[in-house]
Amino acid sequence: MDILGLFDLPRWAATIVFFLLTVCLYTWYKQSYFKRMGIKQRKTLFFLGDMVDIVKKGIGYLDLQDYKKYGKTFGTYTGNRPTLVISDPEIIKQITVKQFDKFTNRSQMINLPEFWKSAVSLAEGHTWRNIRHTLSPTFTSGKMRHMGPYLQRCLDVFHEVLDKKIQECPEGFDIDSAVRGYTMDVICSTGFGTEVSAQTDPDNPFNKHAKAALTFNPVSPTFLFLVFFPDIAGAFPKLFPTNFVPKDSLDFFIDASKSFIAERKNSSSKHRDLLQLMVNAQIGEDEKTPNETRTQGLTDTEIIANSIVFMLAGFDTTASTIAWMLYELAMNPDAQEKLINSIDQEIGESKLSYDNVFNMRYMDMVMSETLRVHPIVQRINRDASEDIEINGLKIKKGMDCTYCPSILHFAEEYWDEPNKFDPERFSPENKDRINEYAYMPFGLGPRNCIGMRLAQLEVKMTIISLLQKYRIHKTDQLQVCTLCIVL
Ligand code: HEM
Repeated sequence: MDILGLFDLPRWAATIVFFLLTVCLYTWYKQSYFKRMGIKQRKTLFFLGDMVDIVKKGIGYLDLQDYKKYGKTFGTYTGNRPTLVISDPEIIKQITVKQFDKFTNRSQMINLPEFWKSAVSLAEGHTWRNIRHTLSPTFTSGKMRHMGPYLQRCLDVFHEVLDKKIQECPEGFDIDSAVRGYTMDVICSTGFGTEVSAQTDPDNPFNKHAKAALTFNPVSPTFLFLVFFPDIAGAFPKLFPTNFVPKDSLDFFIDASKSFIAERKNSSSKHRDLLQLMVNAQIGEDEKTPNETRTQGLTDTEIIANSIVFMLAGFDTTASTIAWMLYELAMNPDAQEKLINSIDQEIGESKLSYDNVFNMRYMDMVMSETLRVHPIVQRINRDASEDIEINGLKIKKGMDCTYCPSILHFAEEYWDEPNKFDPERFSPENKDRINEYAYMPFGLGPRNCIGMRLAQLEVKMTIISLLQKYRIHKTDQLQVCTLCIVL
């Protein structure tokens, strides 16, 4: 092929050159989006965006560094997909609370298969409102009061598991895997009234499949296509569906949920858990009216999708929080001693209950500070449903608006000595000084964490019960690894 009379290229080579030029132009155009909007943007690798830096440095570290460099608002790209990172509490308040009707949905980087759109964490618009409205009563303080005995049963087994480990390895052991088995038992027991023995069986399929489901593969071809060519993938969602849970793990959880539901329908005992609430709200798939008018009721698919989401969301988050709190108590013996003293004074040998656990002020301070320095979810996002301007910031329809606990929990503007673990920040005298839109371990506004109360009860009850019997020490083999959760 003759190119402008300058040189001759074989047709196949010309096609490749043309394709590469088009990809470069497309990338250049996509990755200059924020520049065109007059917003500072992170320096990223051409085509790859910030993907390499995220893998190398960790998303939390990267976001905090760029906040220091670029200020409260900057843009970044995952591949060619833009994300607007917002760290101004006033704008975050508008997005999460005041103008929530324009930011109801989470922005999805992947093309969700239909099944997942029935899960509360991933559902959109009216479907989300209906599901959230139906499920919320599970987590009222009244319902939580009934969870104590279920939790206590799991805790008794947890103590047995720990006693055995202490006997086998008196010089120290990795507590992380024991905690994960324990939190899986807790969510299956409190949510579904089912004992799955995840703590006592090291090869338990619930743990194995939950781990597989939560391990995201960033180099899967469909995901890469989605981030590099978001416009093409977005225009043909059925051609590029992303199953973020491997098929065998998804099948396992679908079968487990179906058997929980069938068992419950045949049971004559009275239950007040999440599963019962969903079963009571069940409607037939054919009764599913258009989303706009439905305000109650869950179809079979919705019950199954939500059962799976609760198992996954309720297990890793609480396990990580317990593990981080044990770490901080080992690293801060004064805080551990103070917590032990307040447990002795306020609870002593009494049975643990929702009321005595939630009334423990110092426990609450330690948990709040642990989640400040170790926010489990590092990025939280909302999708703009229309063009909008907030405090001078122009946001385009469809923009992924992200706010980051990993930035705001460490910003010197809002916290003195942010790297120091100091539960006193959350004391009744100091608490009023905290900017409520600069602290968000459970997210903010109507779409915050639905399981927050259960998580608080579980984590506090576990730590109190452990400190009633054990002391936590750091060993020479201590290994700390961080995980990254983005919602
Ligand atoms: C310490 C433990 C936990 C932490 C730190 C945590 C954190 C979060 C965060 C940051 C969000 C996003 C909120 C937002 O977008 O504003 C979230 C959402 C959610 N969490 Fe949790 N979570 C925890 C435990 C749990 C538990 C135990 C459950 C279930 C029993 C749960 C179920 C959910 C669900 C279903 C959503 C999505 C809510 C919606 O979209 O309406 N979480 N969580």
